[in-house]
Amino acid sequence: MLSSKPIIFWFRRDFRLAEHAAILAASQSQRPVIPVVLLDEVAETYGAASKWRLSQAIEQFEHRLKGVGSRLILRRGTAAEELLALARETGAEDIWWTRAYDPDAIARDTKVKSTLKDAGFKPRSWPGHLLFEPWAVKTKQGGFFKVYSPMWRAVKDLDVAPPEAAPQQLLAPDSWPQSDRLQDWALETAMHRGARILAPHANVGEQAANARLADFMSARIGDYKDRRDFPAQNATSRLSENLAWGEIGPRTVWHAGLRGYLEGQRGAEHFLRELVWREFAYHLVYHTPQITQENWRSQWDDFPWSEHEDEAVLRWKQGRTGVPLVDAAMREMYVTGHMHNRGRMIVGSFLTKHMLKHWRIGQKWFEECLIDWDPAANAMGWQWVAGSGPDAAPYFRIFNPETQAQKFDAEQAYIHRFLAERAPTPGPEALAFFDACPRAWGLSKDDPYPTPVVSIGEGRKRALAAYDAR
Ligand SMILES: Cc1cc2nc3c(=O)[nH]c(=O)nc-3n(C[C@H](O)[C@H](O)[C@H](O)COP(=O)(O)OP(=O)(O)OC[C@H]3O[C@@H](n4cnc5c(N)ncnc54)[C@H](O)[C@@H]3O)c2cc1C
Repeated sequence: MLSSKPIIFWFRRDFRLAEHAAILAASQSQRPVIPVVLLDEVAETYGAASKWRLSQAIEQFEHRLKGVGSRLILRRGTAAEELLALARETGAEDIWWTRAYDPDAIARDTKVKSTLKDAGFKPRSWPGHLLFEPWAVKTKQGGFFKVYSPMWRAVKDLDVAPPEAAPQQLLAPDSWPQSDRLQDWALETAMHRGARILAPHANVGEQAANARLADFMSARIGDYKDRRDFPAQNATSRLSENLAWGEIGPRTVWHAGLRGYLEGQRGAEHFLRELVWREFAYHLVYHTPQITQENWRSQWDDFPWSEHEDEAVLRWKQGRTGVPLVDAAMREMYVTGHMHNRGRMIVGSFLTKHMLKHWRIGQKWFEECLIDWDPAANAMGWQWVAGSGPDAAPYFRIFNPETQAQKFDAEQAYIHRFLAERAPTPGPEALAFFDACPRAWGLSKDDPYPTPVVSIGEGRKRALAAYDAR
């Protein structure tokens, strides 16, 4: 006889109902489904922006679930213990979730799986966060890809299953278990004053994510390749935020890009390539989890990167290095929770090369401030910039932030938008930085703009000397 016991579905970074094979299967099983989110040992370590963004994702998802006759149960504690308690309380046998691939999440999930199995329950993890499972794409020698281009060639013509429709209904259990209240988790508190400033820049929930994709496909995909490097332009999809929280699935985005490609949209292939960079990052983090902590290439272990968080690092975090493009990008992150990809490369290069600071400082600060923080893309991005990662930019290729500004922000539109001290008439976003940043920094728009923490020429020379002396 088919079971009528409820299925517990543990949502983590998959806050959607469409393109969700597991939740569709749960719905089709005709059994009650208990959706749950945990503030567990991994979520507790998230940076301030991620915690705030998680609260937004949960709030929207609660509405989404209501629309299909369901609810969201919130519990706080160690994942294995909470799920075990919930399973016992509700009489559920099956506990399902969508797989994660970074080392912290894997360690947690492994513990959850063994605890539940040992207690006689049936835990099951499902695919859903990626286009291709990390073990499904292999080099000719049977290993994983350590270089991006061959990976792109290996996957670009593979079939990607079309996204599943969302279930129309999730059967409710006879009685709902007790749930925490989201506001009691106070996930926004770590953001201090920043949350209010950042909120209008976030695009939260499944519906908003799909609208964002539709807008990108109708207005920007054609010119994507030509315009994507110019930070003042609204030329990229901004879907990283939604992909990071699973408010849209990667197959939905892939198929939209593919349709664009088949319709002859010029930028579509490049967009698909970027989605494969995301896959590349995840495959790397899965196969070489040390990428999140250590130099991916151990020959960098003796490089004289300083991990000392001195005044210069503080100025980098504050967007007060005295180098306008670097500072504009750092402030963009503070005000919007996002930073343009070119900005990420430039501030990363400046920190690890001109300032000779360890990439881990930057990685950690991005983790604190980005609403699209993603454990795989962030680790790979930092190691790429620093030169210590797989398929990385060579260390000796040092971004010159002045020539980058001439090339990619010739009219200084981006600098003026975010850097009040350099704007003829500072706009709302430039001014918002002074409200968003911690009071303890004591910054005011009337402060004089500082001289550079290191001169572009000196910093470059010092970085190259350190590289030559390795
Ligand atoms: C130092 C550094 C740190 C980064 N940290 C993160 C991070 O925490 N989270 C994150 O999602 N991305 C990160 N990236 C990658 C990239 O900057 C962002 O994905 C991109 O800026 C997101 O904007 P978008 O959605 O408009 O991208 P689009 O240009 O529209 O690209 C579409 C999608 O492709 C993926 N993508 C694009 N570029 C990359 C890339 N270089 N690596 C991996 N995936 C990519 C993203 O999912 C993105 O949403 C980092 C890059 C660097 C250099």
